[in-house]
Order: sequence, then structure tokens, then C-alpha cells
Amino acid sequence: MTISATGLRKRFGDHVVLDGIDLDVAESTVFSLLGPNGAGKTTAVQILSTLITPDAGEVRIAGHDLRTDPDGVRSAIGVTGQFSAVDGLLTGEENLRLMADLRHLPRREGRRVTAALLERFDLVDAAGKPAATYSGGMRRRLDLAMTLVGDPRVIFLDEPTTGLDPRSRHDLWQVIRELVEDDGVTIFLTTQYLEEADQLADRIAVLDHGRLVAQGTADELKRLVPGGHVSLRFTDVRSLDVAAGALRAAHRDDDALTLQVPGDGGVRSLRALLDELDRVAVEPDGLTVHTPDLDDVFFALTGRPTLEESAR
Ligand SMILES: Nc1ncnc2c1ncn2[C@@H]1O[C@H](COP(=O)(O)OP(=O)(O)OP(=O)(O)O)[C@@H](O)[C@H]1O
Repeated sequence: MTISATGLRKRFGDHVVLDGIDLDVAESTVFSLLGPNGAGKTTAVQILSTLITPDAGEVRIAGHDLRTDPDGVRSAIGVTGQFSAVDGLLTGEENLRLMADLRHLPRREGRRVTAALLERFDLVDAAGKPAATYSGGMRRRLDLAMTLVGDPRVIFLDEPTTGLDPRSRHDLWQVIRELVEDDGVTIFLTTQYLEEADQLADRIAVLDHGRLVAQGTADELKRLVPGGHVSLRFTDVRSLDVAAGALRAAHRDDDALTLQVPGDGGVRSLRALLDELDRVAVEPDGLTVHTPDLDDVFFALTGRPTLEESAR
């Protein structure tokens, strides 16, 4: 395991923020810690990246023990937080050069790395402009590029796409995927966006009130909840009546002329459903399958919708 943490605890005064959590992250994978505002995600990242010390718990990162060898941990990791390290008065190129100097890269090597990163992150045209003039997406890309100057094996991304428009978010997702696929980097990502975890993560852990309430792949988590159903639409009330009589467990909506039938949406159950409708000689006008998504998972696990959901 590239990251392994056991029994991680942290409290601020009376407020228990992490209440004994265990995490394992395999090399060259994306791990996502998912949770609403204030769940303790940033605190976990700050502990794993040596910025604050835990009250209890064992952590090893890239072979280094956090307590006895924090310098070893620091040399293996990169962090881009919610508060960017980008200096708005400097140009993109100057920001990268400054980072190369801080990492004690020889001057020539610093220039080479800077040029390569500007190219890779599509910032060549903007390289000579002050970072304050960059869009949100460009700033995040520059921030991530600055993290890469030190060639880290493990990167912590704390809510990397919060506040970005959908296009910039998708661009950043692509960059993150390439880091894992091409460079073999291990990514520890925190997010409030279920879709982001679903898109990027090999494994997801759901954090709620300082405890992990579930861990697994996106598919494993989705299997934890029922919530799947097939929605059948009809052209007239008579067909709806007949179908509702045949499919007893269905929930009907007379205004929309629809029936919702619980089910996993698999081919076998769909066929059985259509056979049943055939038997009573009604044909639906349309059919949609709803498989549970991570929003359903969060709700099933915590009894509350996510912020994303409740803000809608
Ligand atoms: N230094 C601190 N002193 C006191 N309380 C703190 C401190 N740092 C964090 N907290 C509290 O710990 C809780 C968890 O904060 P944390 O920033 O880890 O959550 P988060 O999941 O990252 O949320 P967000 O999505 O808002 O960043 C919050 O209630 C916060 O107010």
C-alpha cells in the first residue's frame, strides 16, 4: 500500500473531527475521500501531508513512517489545497521557476521542467501573463503543475474542482487520469462531488461526522442501496390501469401516466417485466431505467442528502 493509515484520530477542543479512521491506498490508483462540508476531509489531508499531527493513529506513506520520518513523507508527496499556492503577481512561468528554486533544482533543469509543465498543462500562451489574470481552471492547472515540479509519487488533491465550471472540471479530470495512467502517480482526492468520485476513483471512502461509513469501488457502493427502478410511460389511463393491475408493486402517477417498478434494471428483470405486460396486452409508450447513483448511496448511508442535493 502506498498510503496506509490506522486508527487516525483528531479533535479540536471538544470537537472530535476524525474518530478513528483506517485508510489503504494502492500504488498508482485514485482514492477518493468523499464527504459533505465539515466532514473532516481537509483535516485528514493535513495529517497525511504532515501539516498537523494526529492525536492517535499510525500512518505510512510511500514506505515512510509519518511520525519517525516526516521528511521522508514530505519528499514523496505533493499537495494542492483549497487555498492555492499560486502567487497572482507572478506570471505562470515565474511561479513554476520559483517552485523549481524552492526545490533546489539546478537552473537549467528548472528551466527545462518549467517549459515541459507549461506545455503539458496547456499554459504556454499564458506563461508570460500574471497569474491573477488567469481563469479559475488555468489557476488550478498552474497549481497542479507547481506541485509536479518536485516529481511527487503521491499527490493530495483537496477539492480540486470546487468552483470550476463543468468544462474546466472535465479538463482537470483528464489531467488527473493522465497522471495516474502515464506517470504512475498515486492520487488521494477529497471531494464533495459524488460524480467526481464516480468518474475518477478506483476506491471511494465516505466520511461522515469523522467516521468512515462505507468504503469500496463506486459499483460496490452503488450495490449497497436499492433505489433502482424502471419507469414505464403509457399513452392513456386505461393502459396504465391494466399495467398497474398486472404489476402490483408498482407506484403509479396518474398525471404523468407513469408506473415505477422497483428492480435492478438488469436484462433478465426487464424481460420478465415486458413479458408480464405482453400477457395483459398493453405496450408502454416509453421506458427508462434508473440505476442507483452515489447520491442514493450517500442518502442510504447517512440518512441525509449531500449538500449538492440539498442545494438544488
Ligand atoms: N484548526 C482548527 N481548530 C478548530 N476546529 C477546526 C480546525 N480545523 C478544522 N476544524 C473543524 O473541524 C471540522 C472539519 O473540518 P475540515 O476542514 O476537515 O472539513 P472538510 O470535510 O474538509 O470540509 P470542507 O469541505 O468545508 O473543507 C469543521 O467543523 C471545522 O470547523
